[in-house]
Amino acid sequence: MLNIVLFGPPGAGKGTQSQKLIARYNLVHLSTGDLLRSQISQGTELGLRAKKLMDEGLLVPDEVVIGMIESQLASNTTAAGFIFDGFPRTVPQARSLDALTQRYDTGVSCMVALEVDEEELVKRLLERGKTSGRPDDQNEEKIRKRVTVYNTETAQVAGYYAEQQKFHSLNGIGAIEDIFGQICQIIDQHQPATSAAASPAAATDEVKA
Ligand SMILES: Nc1ncnc2c1ncn2[C@@H]1O[C@H](COP(=O)(O)OP(=O)(O)O)[C@@H](O)[C@H]1O
Ligand SMILES: [Mg+2]
Repeated sequence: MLNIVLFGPPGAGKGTQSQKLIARYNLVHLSTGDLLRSQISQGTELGLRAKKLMDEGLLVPDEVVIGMIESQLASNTTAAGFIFDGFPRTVPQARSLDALTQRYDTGVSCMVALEVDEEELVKRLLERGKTSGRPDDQNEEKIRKRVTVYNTETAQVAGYYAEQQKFHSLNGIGAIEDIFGQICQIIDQHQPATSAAASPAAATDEVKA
């Protein structure tokens, strides 16, 4: 299995790259932000609690997002692997993700972090806010608050994966296709030989060879 953690501040391009990666590697995309927004639109109790925090640019409690990931993993047991987007955001979440993925497989394959400076993030998110309908994208102050929360609470998750030699970072400013190519190069170094057939491109290469 290929379990990829896609990391980076809000607006770094995680969602954009995830869409391309799920097609290339046949993975299931698990975005805790999307899962929470779906709870909000369904008007569940969890959604109501989460909305208050998300609107303020704050993190939702660890046990809530860990529980959502746990149930998603349990309901996708035949998947070739997962892209975790927006999760883990704290070290306790990272520890839980190890434990959860190890139930099914060998754990997290690697983390890829997209680096983008704050001014570019603000610019992108204000632009996304024009069409996303996301309340947390609507004003600059909230956006900067989320970047600060990322820098203070989330950035240390990178250290957790660096200790395990699973951390990679790249410049998230540039053409979407170029960034995608660089992410694929990193993933291919971590891809177990036995699951290479899960990738359509790799399968084609094998046939040619
Ligand atoms: N490489 C890029 N260059 C310019 N804009 C980008 C790039 N990648 C993503 N974007 C845009 O930036 C915004 C945030 O991207 P998104 O994928 O939603 O980020 P995240 O999921 O990390 O918050 C979107 O409006 C997206 O279209
Ligand atoms: Mg996103």
